[in-house]
Amino acid sequence: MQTEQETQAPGARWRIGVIGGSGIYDLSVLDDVQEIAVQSPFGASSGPVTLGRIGGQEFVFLARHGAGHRISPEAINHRANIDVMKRCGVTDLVAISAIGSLREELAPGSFVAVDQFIDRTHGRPQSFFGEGLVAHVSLADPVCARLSGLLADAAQAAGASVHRGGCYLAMQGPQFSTRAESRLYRQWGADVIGMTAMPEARLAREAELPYALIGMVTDYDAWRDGDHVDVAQVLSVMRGNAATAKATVVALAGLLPQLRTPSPIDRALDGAIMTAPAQRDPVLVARLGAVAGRALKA
Ligand SMILES: CSC[C@H]1O[C@H](OP(=O)(O)O)[C@H](O)[C@@H]1O
Ligand SMILES: Nc1ncnc2[nH]cnc12
Repeated sequence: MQTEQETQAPGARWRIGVIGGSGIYDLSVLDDVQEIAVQSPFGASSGPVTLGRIGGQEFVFLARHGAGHRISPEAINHRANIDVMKRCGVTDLVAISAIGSLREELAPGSFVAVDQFIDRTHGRPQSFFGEGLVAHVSLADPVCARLSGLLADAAQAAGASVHRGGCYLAMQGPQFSTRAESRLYRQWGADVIGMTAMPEARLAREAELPYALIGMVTDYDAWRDGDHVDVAQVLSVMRGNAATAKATVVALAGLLPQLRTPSPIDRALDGAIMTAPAQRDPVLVARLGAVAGRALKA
């Protein structure tokens, strides 16, 4: 598999990036695997990436919390992770996460194809851009509907009970929510809760990567009388779900159309960069080579 900043031509092949969350530290369903460390100007990513195939379909896997789950949610270097995916020539990004449920009908064991976010995280670098190169992308629809639909179909084919659509409340962590917070988030219209999808989803959009998140419900968070979540509960549900999550990736490989038609998200930076070419910081422009090279050259 070729890597490092290939440009995606219309009608070209898919190369699916998979970011695995709690309980998903490898993608044992991949063939012809090769583990490589990819350097990023944004610092250390969560770890090496695994390149591999399922049939003729190429995948690039990264464990979000690192091998052995050593990186806490607030310390994940999402910028490096997304930058590395771009450097590996990823065209579309699938995120897999453990989530808490804020709705009775989203029972532990079920999967949710998330389509919206409320971001309560803080102190995490939220953008690739900044002083010397300012950009404002649209995040109105933060998830790629095409990829999310395929992912939901794949999860269903893998035997999961799938809810299509749901609003993910990204909390800071690493502690779980208080009961008051959990009840407040329900009033805000959030359906599920986790600690990692933000700023991951924001950065994927800035990097012009169509993004979809499949969440595996592990618990009812803390809004139900007497209930509260703990790690033992999350892990016990995840042990049951990890095989289904991996089977979802296998099913996705079989569901992807042979040729990838362009997505509007491939050009999310068109018209978004505000800074006049003469005023751009050359150091930042160079750092953004993989993430925004297409738009900066245009
Ligand atoms: C182990 S429970 C809390 C932990 O699980 C989720 O992580 P991920 O989204 O990477 O699966 C949640 O966001 C917390 O980081
Ligand atoms: N209830 C919860 N809150 C935050 N992150 C989670 N991950 C799994 N369950 C969670």
